[in-house]
Amino acid sequence: MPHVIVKLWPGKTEEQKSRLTEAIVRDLMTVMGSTEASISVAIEDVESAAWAEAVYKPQIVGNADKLYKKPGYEMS
Ligand SMILES: O=C(O)/C=C/C=C(\O)C(=O)O
Repeated sequence: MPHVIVKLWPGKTEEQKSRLTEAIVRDLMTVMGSTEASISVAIEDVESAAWAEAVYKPQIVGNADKLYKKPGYEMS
């Protein structure tokens, strides 16, 4: 039951979000063998000013052992 949450800065269009969702669903089906019905995807806008406290520190630094793609930036 894959559930994917994508966090982004605001400003993306609904078309971009829909296309990204379709690509995520397609790759989960191809790579993981998931059924379309088992997959859910959420996209959350996070203001850039809130990124360090809301995302970077708790979910990136705090989950470093679970990251399969580390960012190429650091924040304090
Ligand atoms: O390229 C950067 O410095 C940051 C990009 C961030 C986004 O595109 C995003 O979170 O949506």
